[in-house]
Amino acid sequence: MRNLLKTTDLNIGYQLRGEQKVVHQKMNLSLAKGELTSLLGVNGVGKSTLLRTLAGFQPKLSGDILLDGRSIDSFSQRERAKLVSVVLTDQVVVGDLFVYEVIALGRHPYLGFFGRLTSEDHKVIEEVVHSVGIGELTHRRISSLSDGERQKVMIAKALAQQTPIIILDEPTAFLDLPSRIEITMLLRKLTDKMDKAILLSTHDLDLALDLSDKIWLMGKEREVACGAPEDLVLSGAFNSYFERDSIIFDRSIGRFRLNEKHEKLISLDADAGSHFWIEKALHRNGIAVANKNVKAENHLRVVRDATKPYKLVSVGCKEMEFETINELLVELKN
Ligand SMILES: Nc1ncnc2c1ncn2[C@@H]1O[C@H](COP(=O)(O)OP(=O)(O)OP(=O)(O)O)[C@@H](O)[C@H]1O
Repeated sequence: MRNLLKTTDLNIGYQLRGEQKVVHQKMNLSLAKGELTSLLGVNGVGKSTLLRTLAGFQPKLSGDILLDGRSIDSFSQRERAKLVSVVLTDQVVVGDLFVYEVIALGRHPYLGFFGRLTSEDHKVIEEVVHSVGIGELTHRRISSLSDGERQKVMIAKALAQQTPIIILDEPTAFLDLPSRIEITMLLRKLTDKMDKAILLSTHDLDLALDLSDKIWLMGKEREVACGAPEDLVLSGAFNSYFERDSIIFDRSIGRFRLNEKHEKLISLDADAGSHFWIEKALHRNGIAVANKNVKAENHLRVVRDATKPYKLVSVGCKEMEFETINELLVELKN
């Protein structure tokens, strides 16, 4: 797999009144062609700082960044803009432009002295508009769009820049769940179909675990953990990078949950569709579900088919029928 971006001993941060504020150091990272990489980490750990530095929007403190094998320092701004496009959360488009004009800004690195769009530029814009699916928006003013629509336009602008690397800072922030899924699926499609190297920062753990080829886990004062999502989950990296006393990463379900003290342990036997939700409800009510190989004193068997309500068989005790999980909880509490 070809690396389009590689860092060696990269230190990032800020110069404040002549003093260096190091946000993160000694980072050795790489981005491969045709891969979607998600950058995760707690607030303030340095995700935006890293993305801005990789994009050349702010200077690195030391180390190197290679873009397609060449040091970032050796590129002119225009050359760099043909390799890396960036979508930032706080990106402000000057003036209330039409959507088409905003996307056309992506062609800037290719325009001649007079900055006129050629028929080739218009063709690229049309193709991008089609692939992002925003044909009906092109004649709208950017200010009239919803957050999700505007985010698609900014992605289209980055695509019009025709760069092999695209960097996005929290592209799904402020979006509702369907738009978050839609935008992430779009980025997934662009990675696969256009063979781009896409790097995005996000707090959307579920989507990152589902759709990324690689994850970079950033923690304070420690090496960035990199790998396929599943490898990071199984290696316990999520626990050590995010965990607090009150929250733990549950590997069996691939998400964080409250670290509650459970008063009871129960073994649960239920159909695949119900098991997850019954377990969740039990957890919330102080009842832990035992692993399959652990023998718990109480056993709960839940039988369900399309026509009948749930049937609860509590071993050694009683059998009853109930229609909702809520009824089951009431019964268990009694
Ligand atoms: N312009 C700046 N000058 C000095 N320090 C800054 C500047 N911008 C950010 N920082 C600091 O750098 C650190 C990293 O900030 P950054 O915005 O990169 O974190 P982040 O991981 O993107 O956070 P979040 O998830 O909250 O967006 C923080 O301590 C922040 O206060």
